[in-house]
Amino acid sequence: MTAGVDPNLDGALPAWHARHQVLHTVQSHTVTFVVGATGSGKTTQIPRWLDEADGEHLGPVAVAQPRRLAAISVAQRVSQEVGCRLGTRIGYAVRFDDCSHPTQTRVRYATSGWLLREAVADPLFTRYQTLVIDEVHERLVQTDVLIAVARRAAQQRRRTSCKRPLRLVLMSATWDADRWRAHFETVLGAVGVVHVPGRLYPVDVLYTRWPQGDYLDAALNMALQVHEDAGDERGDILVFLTGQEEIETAVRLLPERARRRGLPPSVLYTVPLYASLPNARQAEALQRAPDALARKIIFSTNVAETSLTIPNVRYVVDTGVSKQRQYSPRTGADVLTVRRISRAQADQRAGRVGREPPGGVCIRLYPEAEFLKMDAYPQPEICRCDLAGALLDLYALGIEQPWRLEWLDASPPPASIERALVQLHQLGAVDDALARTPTVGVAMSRLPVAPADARMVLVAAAVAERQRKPAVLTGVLRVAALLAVDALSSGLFTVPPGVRREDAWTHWRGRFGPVGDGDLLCMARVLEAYEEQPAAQRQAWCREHYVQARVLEAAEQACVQLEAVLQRYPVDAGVCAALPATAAADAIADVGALARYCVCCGYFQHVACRLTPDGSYRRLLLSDDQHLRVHPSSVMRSVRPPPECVVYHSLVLTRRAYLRGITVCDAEWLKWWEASIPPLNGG
Ligand SMILES: Nc1ncnc2c1ncn2[C@@H]1O[C@H](COP(=O)(O)OP(=O)(O)OP(=O)(O)O)[C@@H](O)[C@H]1O
Repeated sequence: MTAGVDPNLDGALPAWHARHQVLHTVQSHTVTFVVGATGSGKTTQIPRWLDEADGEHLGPVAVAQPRRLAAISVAQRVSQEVGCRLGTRIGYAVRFDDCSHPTQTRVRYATSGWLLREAVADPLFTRYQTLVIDEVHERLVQTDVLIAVARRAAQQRRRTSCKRPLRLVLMSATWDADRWRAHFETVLGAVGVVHVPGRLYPVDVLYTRWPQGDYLDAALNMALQVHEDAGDERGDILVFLTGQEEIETAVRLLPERARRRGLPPSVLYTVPLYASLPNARQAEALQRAPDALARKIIFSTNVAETSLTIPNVRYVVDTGVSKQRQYSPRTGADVLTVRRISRAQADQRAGRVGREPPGGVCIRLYPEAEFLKMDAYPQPEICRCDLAGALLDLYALGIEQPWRLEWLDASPPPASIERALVQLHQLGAVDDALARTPTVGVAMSRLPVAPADARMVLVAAAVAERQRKPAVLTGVLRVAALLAVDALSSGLFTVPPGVRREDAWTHWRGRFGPVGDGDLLCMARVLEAYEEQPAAQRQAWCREHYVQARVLEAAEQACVQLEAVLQRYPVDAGVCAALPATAAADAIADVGALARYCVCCGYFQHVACRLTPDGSYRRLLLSDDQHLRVHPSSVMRSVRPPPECVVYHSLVLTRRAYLRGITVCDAEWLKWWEASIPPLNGG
């Protein structure tokens, strides 16, 4: 046993009994599938066994996780188990946060997105001997892309250097491994399959007798009922909801409802958990309640659905729904809708308990008959999302015509591929034949943001350099950072209870205005003002100005990381030459207008012109005549007259269609784009 290993765990986990089989199978196959119950020890144990194995070298090991919280918390756990400082032998790397050492780290937990970015410089993953891809059943777009890229890399490493083959290990508790066998066996030889038997502690799964009309209401009542029924028995409660707004509502409502039931609020400690929380806030949700006697209730999206062990959680309340993205290649809108989860996801949710003694209870807020009617597995995200970012990653990896890639068992819809290619081509990220990516595309792919944001940052870097105006780049980096942390949908501006909406708007306009340049630059000014505050006063400053500290905290971190990428890969003459937009900016002198111009250079595909004096817009580059309105959350919503021409970040479709994240655009810039957007020859 390695020094520092938790003596209670090593040998006690079900996976331990399969240790020799796992090592033997990985040593004798290029591809191994591991199937084992949730909590059995796959994620925390197998990677380090591989690294510690005698004989043939199976380390260093990279472990791809679908989500950053899981990558960070599992790495923390494993470093404690092996008794090393996090970031040395065991480390993690996620977007905007790399806590690993280039040579010392032997087991690196990373998001799939991070590994794909790393592969741009090292497409054969030569840094690793084994690549473990965890939670493959989730079918997130970056996991599917990573699987395809890793399969190619393993194939090439077999061909070129038999001494150092790349081993692939795919893992999940809930997947039909047999369905994927042939996909790997055609090119990588027989696939080894290991079933890890057993579960750690028992889990009782209970169903409601009837479907619940209002799942939020039902979840709140159930959490309180569980608390009351448990009495003095310890154990926290994890409740699965669908999104940030709903979770913040639940966190607010629960103490009120507890009071109505006669429960003192101090016995309950509620915490939110969702993707756009900064890393430190997500980690707080995993820590014990400050008052040891209080019961913690965590309201979470599906970020807590896989890989995580939240210490002391004994009860799961599963609403049976999650928010899922559905992209429309026709409108370019990415719509989030609440949908039924799959059986695999329901089992993963139940698997968040039974990981510590004495076991746990999962209460499904739906009848068993409904569970049986759910899809077996989630629909792959590549079939329902915007593919521009994924295709750009593949181009940057040197894969020509990446749409021809051999995907697992589901290919992206042709209309989505076509739309993504047009988008990348117009952004200058792929050549006219759609065969490969020029310098500017490679530079874009190095920035861990969406392609349009990467383009706007590159133009800003080039303009700032050419005109000697560094403030242009600083402002645009703030915009990119805010978009990367999802500040638009997370609601940077919030109207606190007791404040009139109109008063809040007047306050924002006065403090962060003038708002005439649009939402994105206004948000960047908020971030700038936040950064100027002394650390100890930031929370109070955010309360005073009705803005969300957690969004700004995350954006500040993201901004630092984006600056670091630009320092590592400065925008060189080759990139500038490929960005004719840089020279076209010579006619603009004002720093604010230049920043606006750079944002528009990223989002010119989203240009919309005013149709009516009261502010309805139509998109220019799409042949639809849908009337669009300015989103109610926009700082521009009461600007009169509304600007003639704007670019928007995203479309929000409810009963009406809204433009969100607006930047005001000058009409001359349009003429230039019309002349410079390249024609498409690639077929
Ligand atoms: N942070 C933690 N605190 C306490 N115990 C932990 C922690 N992380 C892991 N464990 C223990 O280690 C066990 C194995 O966890 P691991 O994540 O390796 O399981 P797994 O098989 O990968 O499950 P899943 O598929 O759900 O991720 C857990 O059941 C739990 O007992």
